[in-house]
Amino acid sequence: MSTFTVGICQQGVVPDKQANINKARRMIGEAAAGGSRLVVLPEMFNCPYQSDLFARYAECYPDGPTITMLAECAAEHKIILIGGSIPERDDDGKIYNTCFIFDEDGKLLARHRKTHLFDVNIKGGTVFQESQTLAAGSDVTVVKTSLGTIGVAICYDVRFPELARTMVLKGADILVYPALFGPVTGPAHWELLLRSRAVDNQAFVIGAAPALNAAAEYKAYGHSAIVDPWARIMAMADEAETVIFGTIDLQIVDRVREELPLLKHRRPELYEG
Ligand SMILES: NC(=O)CCC(=O)C(=O)O
Repeated sequence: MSTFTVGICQQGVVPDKQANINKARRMIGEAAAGGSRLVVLPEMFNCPYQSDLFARYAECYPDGPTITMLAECAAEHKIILIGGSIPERDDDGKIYNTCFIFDEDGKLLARHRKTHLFDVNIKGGTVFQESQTLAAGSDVTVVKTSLGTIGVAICYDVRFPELARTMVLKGADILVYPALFGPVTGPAHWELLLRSRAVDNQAFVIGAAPALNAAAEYKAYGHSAIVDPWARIMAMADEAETVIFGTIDLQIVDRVREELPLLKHRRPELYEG
């Protein structure tokens, strides 16, 4: 299908895990009721973004109330569901920041484990060390769906143009980033990064963020957005809880790539190393 509606659930996240799951279920329903065939949740939508909490909120596929809810919602609403991210515990005990992706029958299509961990110390601003408690994934995630080919990466992954380009060279026409920028880098870089990945790759870019919870230790910037392959912002939230919608028309990808064929003009022999 080349034209369809996407819905982003900009959900507020609270310390009560079950309340987060219930909220996600309601907002997915709202997105589906608004006509969305593709629905996207934010990064860490079942857990406050705090290193000391990830282990406590983690689930091990296929068990766990969050993963079960995602599969049920995808099947109930007949949608492709990009399930934001949650802390995922692997059999070896490592915890990943993982996005589970379900098809319209509630079958797992793929999972993306965040590949670049957010370890930063911005003076007077944001300090975070994901690697204290999380392990990094090592796969590029590109998934063929009934709606088109979608590349999925998580938040800080958006800062790596190489990853986006790799997803596009593997066939992605839509890049989806569940994310959680904060009040320092959000205003400075969030929109710029989403639009940059769109113009670099002539792809739709979807950034799904949580709503601001003023009581949270790490405060979300919000501003979920849908950007088209010409880097135009089609929809953008503010910081409040909401569902935003946009139309994805994959013919725009084809048209922009034909008119301005930069992917064909690449000189990879110059870029190695
Ligand atoms: N959760 C994250 O990866 C945060 C990334 C971020 O805020 C950034 O500026 O990059």
